[in-house]
Amino acid sequence: MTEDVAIMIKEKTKLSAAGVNLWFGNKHVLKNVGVSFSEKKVTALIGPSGCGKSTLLRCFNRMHDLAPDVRIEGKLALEKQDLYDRAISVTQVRKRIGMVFQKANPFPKSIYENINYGLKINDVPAGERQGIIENALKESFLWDEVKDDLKKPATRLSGGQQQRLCIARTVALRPEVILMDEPCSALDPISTSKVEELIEKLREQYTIVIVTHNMQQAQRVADSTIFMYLGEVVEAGNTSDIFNNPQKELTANYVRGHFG
Ligand SMILES: Nc1ncnc2c1ncn2[C@@H]1O[C@H](COP(=O)(O)OP(=O)(O)OP(=O)(O)O)[C@@H](O)[C@H]1O
Repeated sequence: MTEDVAIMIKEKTKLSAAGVNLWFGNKHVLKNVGVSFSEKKVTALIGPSGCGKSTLLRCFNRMHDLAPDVRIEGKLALEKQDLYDRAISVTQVRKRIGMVFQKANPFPKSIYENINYGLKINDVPAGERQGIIENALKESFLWDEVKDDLKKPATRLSGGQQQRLCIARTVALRPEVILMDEPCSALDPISTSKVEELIEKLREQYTIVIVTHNMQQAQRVADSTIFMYLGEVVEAGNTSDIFNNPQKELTANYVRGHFG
């Protein structure tokens, strides 16, 4: 593709936050956060521990709804859909916006049931489930390792396989967005590279937001990067600019490892 054509194709915003403030009790954790995530791109959220990355990520699939002491202001949207509109249920939000956590959290059930469960509660007809489960395992690069053993308890898989199963469970529901909260932090380097390879493949179909402390990982997997500090967005841009040519001194100090 020539450069001119590339410039003409404008990226579409899939997910966004505007003027978002969040308090846990009196503690002001997100401060006027405005971010947007482009469709079918990978965006990394980086910043020192406690700056609010996970809190922001969790806002997008309504993970704070049941917490007693949380107040959220501002707008979070999936395209034009306000994610906090009364007309949309948490289940509907989570079907469209899936989430993968730091520690793989398979249900204490078989590999098959781990994926089947989400399909059941989302009313996917029984006759379609087997094919969807097989596809999800293939899409998550796990099929070859588990195809003869689908009845095995998921908890007997290795940590890396469990994480890929959790990704399979998420993609089985065909979400539009996948949120990943430090998905590799508990994994060894080989499992990490498998998950990164998988992200590389998933980006063709999904909008992905990944929280990571691993600066090399952000540079390997993310098209764009957002740097947060003390609950605020300091700088957002394409990943190579954030790492090689940051506009703010704070960003430069963080990506060069001077703090964090
Ligand atoms: N449920 C909660 N109740 C009270 N405070 C909370 C709660 N969850 C998070 N916090 C606080 O909110 C701030 C942001 O936390 P958050 O987990 O979002 O940061 P983070 O950038 O993801 O950190 P890390 O990289 O260490 O995971 C922290 O000060 C944390 O202590």
